[in-house]
Amino acid sequence: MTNSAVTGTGLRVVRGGRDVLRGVGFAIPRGSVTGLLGPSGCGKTTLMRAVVGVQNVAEGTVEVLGRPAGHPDLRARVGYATQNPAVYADLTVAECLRYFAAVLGAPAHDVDRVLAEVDLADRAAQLVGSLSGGQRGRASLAVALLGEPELLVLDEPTVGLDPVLREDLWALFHRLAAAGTALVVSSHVMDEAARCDRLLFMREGHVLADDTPDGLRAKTGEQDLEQAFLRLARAAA
Ligand SMILES: Nc1ncnc2c1ncn2[C@@H]1O[C@H](COP(=O)(O)OP(=O)(O)OP(=O)(O)O)[C@@H](O)[C@H]1O
Repeated sequence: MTNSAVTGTGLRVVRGGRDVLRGVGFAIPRGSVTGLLGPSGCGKTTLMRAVVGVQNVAEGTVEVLGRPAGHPDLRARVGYATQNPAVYADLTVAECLRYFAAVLGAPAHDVDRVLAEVDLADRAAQLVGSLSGGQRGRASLAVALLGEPELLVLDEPTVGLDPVLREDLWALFHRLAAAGTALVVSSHVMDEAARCDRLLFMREGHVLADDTPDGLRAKTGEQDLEQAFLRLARAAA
């Protein structure tokens, strides 16, 4: 079995008549947290959509857990939390999670586990519509964790969270990775880069680098990963 949960090859995506992914190649290993970093609009969400199989692709391939992205066998094996929380405002948090657990074929007791993991156990009986933005984001993350998927694709999961919660979520991501899960986590905040095991640096539809934080420091001679990104971006310009 290959160590890559995801392999993208020559991936080109056109949106709104423009090339937004320009023939990118990348790998997302199992058992680690891969950070997808780059400025707003560089194509992070589009790449994630291609990985979960909801994006029309003009050229190239994406293989996920040994199947083409979007294959029906992958439905319960891949968790995806979109940037906009995908939860029902008129259900309570617990009702919403029980609904998605049933859809995914996850055991009902999984609801308590994921609520504890995102620190929302005390909100189980509250209507989703009355949660704060950050709490709603965590409820959406809890949905993605149901059924213990082998691959987790998380689009900006820490946006709007206070430092304590951000710390807790990164600890959760690393616990899941240690148990073998492949995680890909997008952010446009460079200070999250150092928390990742691997980094995919993106800019204008290209992958500038696919390496470990230390590998990128060595390659660029910059200790600070934001500076490393800027150096790579300038070299590519
Ligand atoms: N539905 C769409 N129709 C046309 N163009 C789109 C659509 N969605 C995104 N785009 C364009 O595709 C490009 C990549 O967008 P994408 O959402 O992948 O970027 P991103 O890196 O995730 O940005 P952000 O960090 O702001 O979320 C952008 O130029 C965007 O304007």
